[in-house]
Amino acid sequence: MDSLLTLPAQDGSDIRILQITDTHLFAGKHQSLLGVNTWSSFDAVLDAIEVQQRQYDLIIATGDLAQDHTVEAYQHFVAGINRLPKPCVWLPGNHDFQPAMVDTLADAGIKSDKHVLLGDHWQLVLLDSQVFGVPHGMLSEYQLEWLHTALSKYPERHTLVLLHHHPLASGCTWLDQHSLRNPHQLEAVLQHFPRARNLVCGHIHQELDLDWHGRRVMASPSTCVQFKPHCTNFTIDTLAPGWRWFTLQPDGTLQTEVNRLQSDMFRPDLDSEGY
Ligand SMILES: Nc1ncnc2c1ncn2[C@@H]1O[C@@H]2COP(=O)(O)O[C@H]2[C@H]1O
Ligand SMILES: [Fe+2]
Repeated sequence: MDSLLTLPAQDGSDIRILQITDTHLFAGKHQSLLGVNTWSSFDAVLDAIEVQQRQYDLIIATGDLAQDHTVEAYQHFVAGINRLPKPCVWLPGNHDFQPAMVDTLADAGIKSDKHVLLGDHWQLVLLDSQVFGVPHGMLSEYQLEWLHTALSKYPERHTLVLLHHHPLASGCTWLDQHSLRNPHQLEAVLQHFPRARNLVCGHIHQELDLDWHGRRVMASPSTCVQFKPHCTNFTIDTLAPGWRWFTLQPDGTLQTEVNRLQSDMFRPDLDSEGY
């Protein structure tokens, strides 16, 4: 947890990051979540990213990488992500099984660092908000103290704080019961660090970009099934699988863009009532 990864800016001084989230892979490549084959949709997302030929420095994987707790599912994640030529860092989501996740990813050379210095001006901190066995999130005292310690070391750096669970209401009532339960404690740490202005989540399988106490919270589409914004009850969306790009500039400016597959070949089963 203390290890610190340092990456130079590859192309001038901007840092470019690719976010992949909520792949929900299974041991079997034929298996589906809500009617979407999650291995195939992940594979198609990777194909589309390769076609884009964009320059970037780092991949962030923001949890729910596996749906079924198996080593094989994490091996599929590794095989996919290793198609891309850049380092990847990750954090766990509510569905992940860390005993299988940690070793499988580390054995394949995927970095477990949770504090990343990017060029001369930026840093990432990756938090573990998982409460094993339940869908909602919580940051433990240990996580909160670690965050404070990490930010105290480099308070002058512009910072992306990454966690799986959304710390504010998303607008989907059914998903908001599964949000981060102690956002006030996260806010209490961040208020000491004015350059920790940007938070990035997964979990809600939809694009979101909102102000939270003067900070920016962004969430991103899953590489498999999408949830429809602003719904009271569980509702699947027909939008295609997606991913997100970030460009971080030396003065703290952040630019971001969500991309999705152009094809509609991953249509979910709209009659599903949950999982
Ligand atoms: N019908 C449902 N009602 C409420 N929560 C659900 C339903 N179906 C699934 N969920 C949970 O909501 C979570 C949202 O995203 P996750 O992929 O983390 O996992 C999901 C499930 O744990
Ligand atoms: Fe989740």
